Amino acid sequence: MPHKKAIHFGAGNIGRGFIGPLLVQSGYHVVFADVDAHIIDELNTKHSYQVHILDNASAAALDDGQEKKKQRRESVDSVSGVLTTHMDDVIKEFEDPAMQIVTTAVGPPVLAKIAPAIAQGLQGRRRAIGERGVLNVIACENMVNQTTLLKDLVMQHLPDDDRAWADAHVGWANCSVDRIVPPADGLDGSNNPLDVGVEDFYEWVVDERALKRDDDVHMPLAGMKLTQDLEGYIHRKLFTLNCGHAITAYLGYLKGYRTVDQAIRDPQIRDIVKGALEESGFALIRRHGFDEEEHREYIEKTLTRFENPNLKDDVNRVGRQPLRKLGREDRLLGPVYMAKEYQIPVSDLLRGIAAAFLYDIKDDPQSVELRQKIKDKGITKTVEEITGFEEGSPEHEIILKSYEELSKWRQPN
Ligand SMILES: NC(=O)c1ccc[n+]([C@@H]2O[C@H](COP(=O)([O-])OP(=O)(O)OC[C@H]3O[C@@H](n4cnc5c(N)ncnc54)[C@H](O)[C@@H]3O)[C@@H](O)[C@H]2O)c1
Ligand SMILES: O=P(O)(O)OC[C@@H](O)[C@@H](O)[C@H](O)[C@H](O)CO
Repeated sequence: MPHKKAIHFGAGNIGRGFIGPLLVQSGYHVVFADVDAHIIDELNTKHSYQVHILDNASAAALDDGQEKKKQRRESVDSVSGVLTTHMDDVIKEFEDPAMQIVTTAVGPPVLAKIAPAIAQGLQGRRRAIGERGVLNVIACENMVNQTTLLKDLVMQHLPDDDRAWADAHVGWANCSVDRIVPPADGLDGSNNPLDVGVEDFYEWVVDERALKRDDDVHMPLAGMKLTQDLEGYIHRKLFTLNCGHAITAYLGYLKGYRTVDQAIRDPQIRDIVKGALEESGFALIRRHGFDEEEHREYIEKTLTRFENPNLKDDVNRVGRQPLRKLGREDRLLGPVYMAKEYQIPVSDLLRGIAAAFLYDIKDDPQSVELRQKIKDKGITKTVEEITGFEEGSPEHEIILKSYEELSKWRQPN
């Protein structure tokens, strides 16, 4: 077993399909921490799984009826698991001097739930190894400053002296994390429930200034890029990939498409998504000084990634938790507010936002809450409350008008 260890909270799609493999490639033994007893059992029995790289097949190849599946596989060995409900096991991992990195991919709302476990782990580590070594925490969730949020949540569970110790010995680095990893479902030739299917593309960019270093800690890890200017990377990814993804999912849902690739091939949907990404692009270029041609290519590449038919990415995975996605700093309203600073028109982004208000999925609690709010308060007040755009403002008017128009797209269930 490698002498270096990492603990990753969340043995789900991005954990097993992206962060775990990069840590293993960098020479770490990865301990996955999760609430799912089945996955933890499998990890402790098999200690190995495969990542299936589901290459993109071009639209032209599909039209020609050519072979669309082109898969490559990578083995991920040296993995094990602990249940987050078994705190003694979690603490023991933190006490190990070989433990150097803590990563998460549990979903933003779950950070508050794992914070007490990380706090207890840090206390155990302080008792066990004192001033020796450093630990770096990198939360890999789709949001701005996710690790800062996790740090604040963890610190709330620590007394002053442990906080001071954590400030000295723990690095808390925000990051941007990008790889489309849908739930694995019917992967060719796989009989291991740990196997996962991913796109070939990935990007993991970490705030270099926040990392703690010593002689044993070597950064960047394999596949990781370090930057002194993280905000630009986070905004570019969240306001392009995730923005376009969410709009494709909400419009796709309205037209009755099951997957993202089906939805983005619909010319009406593609026009709105492309328009929205151009609008957010103008704002990003103004804010971060990106090169116009490079950003145009980034948008094109993003749309090509959505077209990957081998991922079979369900619109309801991508649309999940619409209230989170309608957060003021998140992928839909974030670019609108940024564009507003530079008087950039945003009618397609606002259409995408209108579609989010029509998303109606019974087993998504945030969708149910949103629809209930609309029922109780009416769409006018709900849009005002969630978006911050007052009734009568141009943004509010476009959202309401689009809401009416797009409601006609809705397919009967
Ligand atoms: N899948 C992607 O394409 C992708 C890409 C980039 C970033 N992300 C981000 O990664 C995060 C995870 O997404 P995902 O798609 O891997 O989700 P997922 O549902 O596949 O994985 C989440 C994992 O967290 C576990 N979990 C839930 N509650 C827990 C708890 N209290 N303690 C420990 N584990 C717990 C779940 O059992 C599950 O295994 C999200 O923030 C998402 O935005 C996802
Ligand atoms: O994970 P969410 O719910 O924030 O967003 C859904 C998808 O857009 C997201 O998971 C992407 O697949 C991912 O961000 C690609 O890097």
